Amino acid sequence: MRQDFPALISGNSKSWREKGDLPSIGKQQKKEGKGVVRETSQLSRERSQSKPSYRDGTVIVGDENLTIDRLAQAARQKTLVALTNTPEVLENVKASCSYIEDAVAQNKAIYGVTTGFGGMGDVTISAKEAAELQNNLIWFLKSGAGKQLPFPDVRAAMLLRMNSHLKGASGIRLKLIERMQTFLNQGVTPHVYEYGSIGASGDLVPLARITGALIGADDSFTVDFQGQSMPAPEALNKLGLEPLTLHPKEGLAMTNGTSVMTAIAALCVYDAQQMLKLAMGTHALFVQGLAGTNQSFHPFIHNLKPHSGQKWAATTMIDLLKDSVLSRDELQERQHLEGQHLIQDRYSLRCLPQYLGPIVDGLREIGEQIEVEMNSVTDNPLIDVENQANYHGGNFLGQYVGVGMDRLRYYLGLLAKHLDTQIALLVAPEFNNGLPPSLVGNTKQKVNMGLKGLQITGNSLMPLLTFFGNSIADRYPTHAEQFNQNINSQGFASANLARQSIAISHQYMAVTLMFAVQGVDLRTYQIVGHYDARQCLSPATEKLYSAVRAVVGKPPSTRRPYIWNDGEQSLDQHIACIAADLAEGGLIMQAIEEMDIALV
Ligand SMILES: N[C@@H](Cc1cccc(F)c1)C(=O)O
Repeated sequence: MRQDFPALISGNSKSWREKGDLPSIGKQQKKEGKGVVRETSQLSRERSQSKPSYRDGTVIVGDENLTIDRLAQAARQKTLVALTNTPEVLENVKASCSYIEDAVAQNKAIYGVTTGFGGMGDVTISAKEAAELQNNLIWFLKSGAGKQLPFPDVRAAMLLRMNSHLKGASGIRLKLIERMQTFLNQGVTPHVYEYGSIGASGDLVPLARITGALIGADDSFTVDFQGQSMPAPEALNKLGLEPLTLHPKEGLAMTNGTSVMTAIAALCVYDAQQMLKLAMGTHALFVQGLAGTNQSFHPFIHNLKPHSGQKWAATTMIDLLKDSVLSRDELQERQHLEGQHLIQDRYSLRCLPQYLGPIVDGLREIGEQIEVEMNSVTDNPLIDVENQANYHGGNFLGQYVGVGMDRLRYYLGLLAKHLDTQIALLVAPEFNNGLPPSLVGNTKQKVNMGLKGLQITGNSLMPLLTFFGNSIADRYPTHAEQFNQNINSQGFASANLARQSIAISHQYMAVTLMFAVQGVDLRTYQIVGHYDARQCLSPATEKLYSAVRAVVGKPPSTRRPYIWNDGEQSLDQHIACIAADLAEGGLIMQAIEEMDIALV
């Protein structure tokens, strides 16, 4: 996989995803809420004098809370990353290292610094052995399995590890934190296995892989260097960096944490939020394809059951359907009963806000929890520099990630189940308010079967998504390393499953969008006598419709719907094009952004 990286300190962080549209400070404020609003006042003045500016899109680590959006930018779009230069932050990091140095010199008992690890925490380690203990850690944890994690996940993990260490409670040198920054900015990504973490003592095994690469422990630690695989020591040499040996506590500080699972989870939350918006846009196309009503989304109804997700879904649908010629505008109470359809729609349309509400609220809650995890210190023991103390605990247990990703996958399954019901209505003349069976385009040709195969493909994907909704955080307690880790979160596995679920969802959404586009074309013909749905769709959904048409390379036409005869296109190729566009945030996701569907 070849990835292009900006030259170091070039200030040019544009990428294929940003398309030159870096967030202005105004946009940043809107997205990141209260914490960043401070930017406008005194803080921004200070920053413009002494700190790298947000204006060039650089992600500054160590000052404010990192958001999921910013993490996704840095991980996927290779936005430059800079360390804060706030003196107190940097001094705390140094002070935590001094604390460890003094403790080792005084033979003070601190877990994992002057003792063995985990279940061997009763073994005393002398000052002379303290550094060896850390470097050895990287070796006994070098035990992952399977394929490699995607590079954006590893990049996000390094950024989160930096963020955790900059809280100054870990006893790790700035030099190592800066090395992660260099790796990120230079497009050097350690190879990390997809299996090997139980999410208990954090992601020990995956983080050991990152650590070994950062210090150039050995040629068996490998990296991707801007698209080229090579041993880590060779990469360091190319960067003009020396191999390092770890100081006391540093191996533990690097490996004992939730950063990898949280990174994967954060990117999944980002994608799931996008998926939710896309599902809303697709449902709005379905309502129009089925000639549904907007009356069921009336605020009167939802104010009487005012769950925030439900209310949001209802008002969003009203906005998305505004000025459509295809759906029935019945907000003013009147009903258009022309003997063609039921007086009220079937549940998948009528109860849409009630069904989606818990998913909307649930995804929001997961996002909030993942952002807390992203901005936490997740190693052990933790150093309280101010009071010159250290505490033994377990912030590395990734239960919020494990449970959160279980829920996220469950919600993706629920989203798919709902979309599938709309497809089922659309293809059946008994339920589709007058459209041809299986949405056949050219009905004059008898040997023309329409979207049957496409529906079967959709039906093969949807159950997978609901299956992926099964939980893993509740499986098998594990008894790792002499029962020290006798409870675990499975957060890493849960996040990895969520990533797979997102990938299947992209395929499934591709199928769904193809149905939606064909449905509105055929409805347009039924209402106005031609097939160019752009003239009849609500302005909001016209954007989504046109983007799909552009991605499959079939511009709208008055003469023919999207699919006319069976043999004129390869549906598998259309699925692949749309799914790829969704995965890389291409035209369709840009259309969704333009539709301005703001999540609650
Ligand atoms: N640090 C973990 C346990 C641990 C860390 C690093 C390696 C290892 F085998 C075990 C704890 O606090 O109990």
